[in-house]
Amino acid sequence: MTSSCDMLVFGGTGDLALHKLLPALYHLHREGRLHPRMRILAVARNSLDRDGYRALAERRCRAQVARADFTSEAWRGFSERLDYLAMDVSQSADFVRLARYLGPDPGCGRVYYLATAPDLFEDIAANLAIAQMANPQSRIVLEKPIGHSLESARAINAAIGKVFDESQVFRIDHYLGKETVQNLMALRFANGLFEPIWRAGHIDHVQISVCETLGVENRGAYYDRSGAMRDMVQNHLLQLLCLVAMEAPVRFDAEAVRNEKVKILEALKPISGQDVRDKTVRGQYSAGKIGGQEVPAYYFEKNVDNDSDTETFVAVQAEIDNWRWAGVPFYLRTGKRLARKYSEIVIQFKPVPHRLFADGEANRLLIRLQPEERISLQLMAKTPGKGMNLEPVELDLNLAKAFSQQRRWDAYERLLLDVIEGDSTLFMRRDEVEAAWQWVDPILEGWHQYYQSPRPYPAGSTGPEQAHSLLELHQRAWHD
Ligand SMILES: NC(=O)C1=CN([C@@H]2O[C@H](COP(=O)(O)OP(=O)(O)OC[C@H]3O[C@@H](n4cnc5c(N)ncnc54)[C@H](OP(=O)(O)O)[C@@H]3O)[C@@H](O)[C@H]2O)C=CC1
Ligand SMILES: O=C1O[C@H](COP(=O)(O)O)[C@@H](O)[C@H](O)[C@H]1O
Repeated sequence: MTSSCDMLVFGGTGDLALHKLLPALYHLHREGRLHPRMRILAVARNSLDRDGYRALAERRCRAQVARADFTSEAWRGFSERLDYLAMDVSQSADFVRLARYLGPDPGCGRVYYLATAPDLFEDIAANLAIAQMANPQSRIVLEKPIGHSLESARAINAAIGKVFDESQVFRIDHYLGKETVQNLMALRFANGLFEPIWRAGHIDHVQISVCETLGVENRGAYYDRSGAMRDMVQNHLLQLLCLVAMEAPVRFDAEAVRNEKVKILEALKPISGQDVRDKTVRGQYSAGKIGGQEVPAYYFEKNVDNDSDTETFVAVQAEIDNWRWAGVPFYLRTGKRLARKYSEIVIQFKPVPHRLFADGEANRLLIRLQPEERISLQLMAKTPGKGMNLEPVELDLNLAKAFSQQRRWDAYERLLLDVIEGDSTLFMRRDEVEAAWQWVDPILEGWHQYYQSPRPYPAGSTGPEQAHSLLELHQRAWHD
């Protein structure tokens, strides 16, 4: 069980809070992992009262949690922890009212979870300071994206840094809470097998794909200002790249792990000017079919400009300028309204140096993050019978089956528990976030400079043609 601390969720009526945070906290409560005295106070402008909020939270959690895991008894206990206060976080007077409502800090520290748009982060931090609600025991959780650009990320980090020490700041990237993502570290650093060949010389290229079938749902207003580069590449995809590429940390602790990730982000070769045209592809979905259902074009989605040129798809050829990875392309790809939902990392090894057999494919390691949690190594094997005919076969590790007795945790469960316990290993440090923006900004500028409007791709496809050409140019292909 965790130590006692209260949690304030700013933006408590939003999609993130109701869809992800409360269901995760409910699971932790049900499994007895929350301290009995822990209270959860949700905050937003909507004029709900406590019972109204509890009813809203129940409706949303019921829809989110598996039926077998949702019991009236567990919900009753959990909902007693829930409270709600209507306030405007941009108003300092409202924080004075909040402080009065909460009473004196019991001394065990509060967790401030900022589940609002990032343009409110600076106000919230400043207002917490004005109301004397920040002390050395407090923790503050910031949702991605931190800012809109390097400049705005620096401003947010500086404003947060005025009130909280870096050790109190938890910048969340929920991909780091996914079991298979952590398994990537186990695969690399708890097995000696791969280390000698995990480098240029043995690896031809790496692919990182995060494909979604969902569109922008009810988040059009946010997404249209953000786009796939800021929403996914700047954070989730670059974090995955770091875990594939980083050196072994000297210890499995927050500073050592994050030091290694920063080195990779700083070694990313800048993509600017003409390279933006040659090494990046942006796309936007047009009308199409997903699972047999007609879906509209992006620019017809709710709260999206009907002449929007926001990208819903990005493919990038990244390179890491260091000894281990010189000359190895890392192809990153993400998009909404694609044919299938899956996230995976493909490590494509080089072919054997001298070919003995007529057939033969180079080895490939596939790390499937979702929907299945699977690691599989493709090897060549002889088919039974006469002759020496070869076929690829998979050496398959299905992680869900290997640990079938245990319920698979949602990423937010793990990360919320880490925040409560004060462990920031799986959170992004300030310099990491800024280094990621440093690489992303020139690409965004390049798109703007050359007015590279997004290439249309039909919903339900594998993305724009140009994303395929990016690899075909070098006799490679996406693993689809
Ligand atoms: N939704 C998701 O799955 C994910 C979201 N995120 C990030 O989390 C953040 C929140 O996203 P999401 O929940 O989707 O956004 P929503 O728009 O659904 O929620 C925003 C929340 O902030 C509240 N809010 C807005 N302005 C104020 C204000 N001035 N004072 C008090 N409360 C305010 C809103 O309530 P009200 O209007 O009533 O005040 C609402 O509760 C964003 O930065 C997003 O990028 C990150 C990963 C996943
Ligand atoms: O952060 C975000 O992630 C989701 C995808 O997360 P997943 O866990 O379902 O893979 C994405 O849909 C959303 O746009 C983005 O903000």
